[in-house]
Amino acid sequence: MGLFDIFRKKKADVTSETPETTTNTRPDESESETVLSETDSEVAESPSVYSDKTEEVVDKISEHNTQLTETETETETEQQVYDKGLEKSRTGFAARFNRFLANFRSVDEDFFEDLEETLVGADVGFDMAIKISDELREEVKLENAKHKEDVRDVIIKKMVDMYEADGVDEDATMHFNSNGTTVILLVGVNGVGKTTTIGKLSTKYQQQGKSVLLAAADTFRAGATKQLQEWGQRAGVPVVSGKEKADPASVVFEAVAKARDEHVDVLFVDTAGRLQNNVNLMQELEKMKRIIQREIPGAPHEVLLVLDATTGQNALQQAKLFKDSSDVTGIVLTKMDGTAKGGIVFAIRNEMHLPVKWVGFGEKASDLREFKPEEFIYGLFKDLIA
Ligand SMILES: Nc1nc2c(ncn2[C@@H]2O[C@H](COP(=O)(O)OP(=O)(O)OP(=O)(O)O)[C@@H](O)[C@H]2O)c(=O)[nH]1
Repeated sequence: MGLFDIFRKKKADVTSETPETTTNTRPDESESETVLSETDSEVAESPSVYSDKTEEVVDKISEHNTQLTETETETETEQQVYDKGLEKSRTGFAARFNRFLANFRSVDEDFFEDLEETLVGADVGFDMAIKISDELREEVKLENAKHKEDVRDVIIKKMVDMYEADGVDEDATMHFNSNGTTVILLVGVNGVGKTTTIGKLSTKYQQQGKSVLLAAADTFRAGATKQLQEWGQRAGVPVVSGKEKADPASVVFEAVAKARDEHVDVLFVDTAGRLQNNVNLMQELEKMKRIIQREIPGAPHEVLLVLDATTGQNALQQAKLFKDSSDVTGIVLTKMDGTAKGGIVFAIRNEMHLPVKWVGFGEKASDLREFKPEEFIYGLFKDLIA
């Protein structure tokens, strides 16, 4: 059974459940649906203000639903966590898509142009949008589609199928050193969430009984070390740091030596997101890697590139920059809770061929989740699956 069929079954199962047995059913879910359909008609009438309005209303709905869910105390399933974290994206995607369908008359050139625009607007990426629309041109079912629902089903199925096919070779597992300290390097431009992600991951591994050490190798930004120390304190994890503007390589050297001597299980290295220029940034990362490799052969075991989902296509440019110059092993996609355009995962998979390993749904330690493609894509599309 393909992913799309699994989703249909999942949707049918959820729909057939009674409100009493569905733990995540909200009392006034119907209210938010009404808001969405009102938005769609507004949006359809005034295309020029479409994106502003969509973002505005999506914000309103998310805020409303967050207030409702904040009081929920029961243990959530992984799907419910994804559903909540992707609320803004899902609503935004559905609004864009419904507007596109509202204009549907026939499957002609305008149709494909509108579709491409809708997909690019949802951060799916230009290449992926063209690829989807090209494949759909060959789709007989679409040619024969008479109703909006049929069109919708064919497109969503195609996207799910393509996402599934693009990721067959992906290895999204975390790699650990079976014989000593595992070194995990976090890279990415400033403000994307590297320090926060280290805080979240160290809390997680610490809770699993692993010993953890942090290296504050971002000596460039004043305050970065302090922020890491705060996370270290919260998680009960020691931090190796240097003076402001100290050579980051010396901090790394000290941390690696300490980790090795004290048989620490996992060492996280926080790196600077900005230097005088990108060349310096990449050279510094290289230098750190050389030191780590020299002290612990085979390390770093992971180089995680952190990308801020709210920056859309900019995030893709960053991914290209880092992929070309450092051996990135996986992606952490942060701030998914803050974007109304969740399509970025399609672009990353299709253009970058790098596995997303973690996804951030908020600022708390528990808001970092292992990336689960099924839960993610279902969370994104479930309102559009019949
Ligand atoms: N909503 C939300 N906010 C996040 C998430 N991850 C990080 N943030 C916030 O993003 C902001 C920047 O995060 P940092 O961890 O300081 O980013 P950084 O990459 O270490 O930044 P530099 O040290 O400047 O390179 C902070 O306010 C975080 O709380 C997330 O998944 N969701």
